[in-house]
Amino acid sequence: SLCIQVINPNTTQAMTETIARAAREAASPATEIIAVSPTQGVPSIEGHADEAIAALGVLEQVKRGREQGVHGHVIACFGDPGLLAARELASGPVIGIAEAAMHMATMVATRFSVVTTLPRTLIIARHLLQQYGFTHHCAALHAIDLPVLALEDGSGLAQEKVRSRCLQAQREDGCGAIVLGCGGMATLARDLTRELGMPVIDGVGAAVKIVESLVSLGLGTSKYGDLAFPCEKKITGALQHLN
Ligand SMILES: O=C(O)C[C@H]1NC(=O)NC1=O
Repeated sequence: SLCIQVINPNTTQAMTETIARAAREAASPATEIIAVSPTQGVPSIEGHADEAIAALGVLEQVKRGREQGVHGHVIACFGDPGLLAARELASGPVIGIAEAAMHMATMVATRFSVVTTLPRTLIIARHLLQQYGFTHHCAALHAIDLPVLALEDGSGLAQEKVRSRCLQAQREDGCGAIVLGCGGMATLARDLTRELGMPVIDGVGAAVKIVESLVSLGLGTSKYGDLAFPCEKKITGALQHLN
């Protein structure tokens, strides 16, 4: 049976558990989900510097997962931090939740909107739209203007803000689908899809299904060309665990 490593790139255990729930709900019965987060790093990822730090944790976990023999990896942060670097280290597929959700949104709607957390991270989503070729599929990008960890404070305020932002996007954007722009929003997708009567897509579940599909088709990360394993060299100092 399949084993998929789902990496929460931030170090907040409660969010790792939220992400794990969404991953296990989407996974097929025969698929084992191993949910992990970096041993060191940032408690939430809310900008470019946080992403740079988190990327090193992603590499550490992808290396560990490969050594444990997992069949594929999910990067469960909406910035897809370290995605191509992780693909160089990996044998199996490595799928980011932003690319997974965006790809699926383009298959069920002509245009989609994104709802994420802090306004300052919207540029990261814009960069991903450009990188993946989806700029013209995205009707609008929204932020609930709350920090990522508000999703784990138990008040329900962030969840209510996500819901009202999705309703506003549905009314105003001319979009046919909505992409949830944070790993911590993953468990909200099913209820919002039902309430709005339109696809509200969680990238964690989307990425798990894409990894399952790729592996079942015998497809792993291409090791031919620029995603081949990194050139041999000695990594020194505090990062030597990455050797
Ligand atoms: O950029 C964001 O708002 C979401 C992103 N940050 C994080 O710690 N996990 C995430 O999915």
